[in-house]
Amino acid sequence: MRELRDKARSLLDPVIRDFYEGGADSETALAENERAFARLALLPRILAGAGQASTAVRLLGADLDTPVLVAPTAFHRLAHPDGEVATARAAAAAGTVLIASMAATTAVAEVTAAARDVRPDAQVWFQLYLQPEPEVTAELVRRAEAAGCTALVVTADSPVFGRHGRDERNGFHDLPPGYAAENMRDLPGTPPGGTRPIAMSPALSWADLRRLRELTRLPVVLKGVLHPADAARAADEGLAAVVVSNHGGRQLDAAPATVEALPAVVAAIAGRIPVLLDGGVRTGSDVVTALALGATAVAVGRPVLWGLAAEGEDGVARVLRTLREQTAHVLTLCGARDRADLAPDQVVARGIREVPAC
Ligand SMILES: Cc1cc2nc3c(=O)[nH]c(=O)nc-3n(C[C@H](O)[C@H](O)[C@H](O)COP(=O)(O)O)c2cc1C
Ligand SMILES: CC(C)CC(=O)C(=O)O
Repeated sequence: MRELRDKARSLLDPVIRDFYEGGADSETALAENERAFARLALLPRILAGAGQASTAVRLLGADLDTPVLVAPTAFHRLAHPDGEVATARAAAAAGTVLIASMAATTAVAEVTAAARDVRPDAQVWFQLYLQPEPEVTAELVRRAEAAGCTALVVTADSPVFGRHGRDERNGFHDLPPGYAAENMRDLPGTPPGGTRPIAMSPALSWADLRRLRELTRLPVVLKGVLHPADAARAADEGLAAVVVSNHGGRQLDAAPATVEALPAVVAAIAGRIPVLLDGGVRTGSDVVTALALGATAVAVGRPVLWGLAAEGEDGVARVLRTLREQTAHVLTLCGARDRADLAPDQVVARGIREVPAC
């Protein structure tokens, strides 16, 4: 992973590299996502007789080969000319879900076609920001459905754009000439062939989410959940899953590390719907830590961009393969056959522990 990251860093235009790597404000949340995993250790169970580990997971009715999904990230063609098509092919081959970003540089129909070309049952979910104009959101949903996406992922942690100091310093505010957010083309209100900018709105509420659900039969996943009360509400409202996420540290810089927010969300959901997590997942140990704390699966953002920038489709495939292999290895070392054999008491803070009463 480090090798791919370093290769990506050396190949990418520094302005694009900063866009991918950067976080909001002081980049505290960005750094804490990784640091929080580093502060945790796994207590293995021994002599468990668990046998060969399995990374397979069933999620929203689909069987996946790995619990590591591809988080939605914008503008893949800035990383590699094959862009989202390469990512989609690699995710499908890895037997995982690609959450395709609304801010993709490839239209969602082309992304799903690329995934299905590799694997007819490939799972592509469509991430969207609810747009202030209902007819724009409705058209995006219609396109995602027509493209064969199997879930919608609403990102709810962005009532406004995050403040990204690196982009401000670099003057990176728009896509370079020759690139466009293709899902935003020919929407209501755009001139023929034109695109419209993605809007963020602080006026959005649970009522808007309910209206979205009336538009579609697709399961709706809520991304950007950190407060347990919001997690409980998501389950009450009938959402299909939540993603514990602070947007990779790109929105609220004072947000907690996601792995630290996870246990309270898991408790609030109480097994009603799957809980996913993204932010700072870099190794199989991170994956197993999140699973032990109650996540059904995790997603990775920047690692996929590193793989894509370094080696295109092969690089993304390598990132996903490495994480799956490491996850299986760590499960085995923890005495677990799969996620169901893990328990939260196997995750401990580093440092000397009090002697527990046995
Ligand atoms: C360059 C970049 C672009 C992103 N674009 C989106 C996006 O379009 N939609 C979205 O919901 N999240 C977006 N995210 C957030 C990711 O989905 C995810 O929450 C985050 O990257 C996870 O953290 P990680 O990068 O540490 O794995 C983006 C993140 C990055 C780094
Ligand atoms: C185009 C942006 C809205 C994509 C995004 O969510 C991000 O860069 O974090």
